[in-house]
Amino acid sequence: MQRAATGLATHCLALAGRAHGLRVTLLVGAGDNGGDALLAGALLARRGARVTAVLLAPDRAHPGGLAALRGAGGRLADLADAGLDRADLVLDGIVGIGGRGGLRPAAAELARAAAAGPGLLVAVDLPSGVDADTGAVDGEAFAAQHTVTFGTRTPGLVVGAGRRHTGRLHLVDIGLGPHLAAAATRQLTDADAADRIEAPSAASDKYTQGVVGIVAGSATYPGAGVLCTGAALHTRPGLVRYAGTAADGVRAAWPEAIVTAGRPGDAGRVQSWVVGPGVGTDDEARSVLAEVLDTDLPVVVDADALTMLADDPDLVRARTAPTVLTPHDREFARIAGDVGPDRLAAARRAAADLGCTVLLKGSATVVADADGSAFVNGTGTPYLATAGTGDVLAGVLGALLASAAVTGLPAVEAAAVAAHVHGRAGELAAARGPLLAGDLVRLLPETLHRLREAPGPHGVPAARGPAQ
Ligand SMILES: NC(=O)C1=CN([C@@H]2O[C@H](COP(=O)(O)OP(=O)(O)OC[C@H]3O[C@@H](n4cnc5c(N)ncnc54)[C@H](O)[C@@H]3O)[C@@H](O)[C@H]2O)[C@@H](O)CC1
Ligand SMILES: [K+]
Repeated sequence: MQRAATGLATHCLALAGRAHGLRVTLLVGAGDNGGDALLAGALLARRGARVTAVLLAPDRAHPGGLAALRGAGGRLADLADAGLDRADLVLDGIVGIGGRGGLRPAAAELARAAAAGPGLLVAVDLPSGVDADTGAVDGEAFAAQHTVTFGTRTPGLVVGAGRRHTGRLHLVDIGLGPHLAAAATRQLTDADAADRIEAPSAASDKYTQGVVGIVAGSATYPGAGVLCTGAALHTRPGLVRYAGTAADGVRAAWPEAIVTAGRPGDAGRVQSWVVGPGVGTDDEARSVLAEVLDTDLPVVVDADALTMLADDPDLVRARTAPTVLTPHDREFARIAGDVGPDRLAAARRAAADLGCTVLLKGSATVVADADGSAFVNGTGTPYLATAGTGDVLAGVLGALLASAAVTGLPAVEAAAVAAHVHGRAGELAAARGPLLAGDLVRLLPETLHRLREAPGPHGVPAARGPAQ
């Protein structure tokens, strides 16, 4: 706890720029979250800050934290006298990962009063009122500008409504170590992603890296076919096949691809399929979707294919090979009902019901498998909300699934890696301003290179680290 409080106080000093004369108000609940706020407040008081604490439950406030604050010259006050109308900094220690349900009335009143004042709003570990596991907010929550969290990025900080209440996230290492790996919901690091993308070796040929087949775009709208095929080529350039009515456009854009204007069955041997972006929903498209889902190969079902699937979800339930659905919220609703506030639970529910992997797109994409294992994506930028970026994600994922057929990587991990890579490519493209989907395609090789150079758990680039 002392380590958490020291890290918290250090971040507060950095954010405020000074301690001397700083007016700090602590909002203190009855648990250890309040204890962290009190201990950090004591450290700030020792550096010359004027610290006032409001206790939600005076008899149950953390005794050690209380003694430390008193010893450092901090004072206690009730809400009316807490100085929220002139505080420079407010620390939200109302409730952390031990919170259950929406904020109780007295706690909600504190959060509201803090938001109405001028102070910088800093949440301790987790904005109070946000569900740590799901990011759901039932009623009110502390609207943090910064959150200083301990040990691990709790899913609630990066997904759903929780993401909007978290502000800028700062991580304090408190030496939890394996805690993260053991969590049911994981978030990949760059090194984790790089570990799961096998680079070609001297023994590789164009077939052994995984061959992906793309069914995307149409004669009138070839763009989706061009983007999806380009993304697959730039992720795993071993061999990419294309089958569909955008054949001319795809051939012109990517002479490296093997292209047929025929049906998937005419494309030649592949190890995974991507079906859906820009294919439309007419009878021909429906029959192509049925043909692809009838294979015993991994399939990414995206965009128009999701709309068609909503009419006959049994097409996926009947499959034994991995299937990954990549809906945004409206596509998800057509297949599995409203997403609702708990995005992870929604993705898990749909995955279990359909016996597949669900990659639910959003500002924080979540990926869930039928067995309940799940990932929250930690990369990306709002600039990714633009036409064609979904086609790129589908192409990256198809390519990774094809290589997974060779490496044995589970589909749920391939999907999590694809989301991570896609987000990093978006960040790279957006570094120079608004991005186009085609920028992502061009930047994929540089993105993959940077992931391989990222420090792994042993401090060396992941690609050169010891085998996991
Ligand atoms: N678990 C760990 O490894 C560590 C925990 N630490 C801190 O400990 C916190 C967790 O502490 P606790 O387990 O004591 O739990 P919390 O302090 O998060 O919450 C429990 C208290 O909040 C009240 N409460 C619960 N739901 C509420 C609601 N909806 N509205 C208002 N009040 C509510 C409960 O009555 C209880 O008194 C973490 O968030 C973090 O700040 C850190 O000190 C570092 C290490
Ligand atoms: K909190």
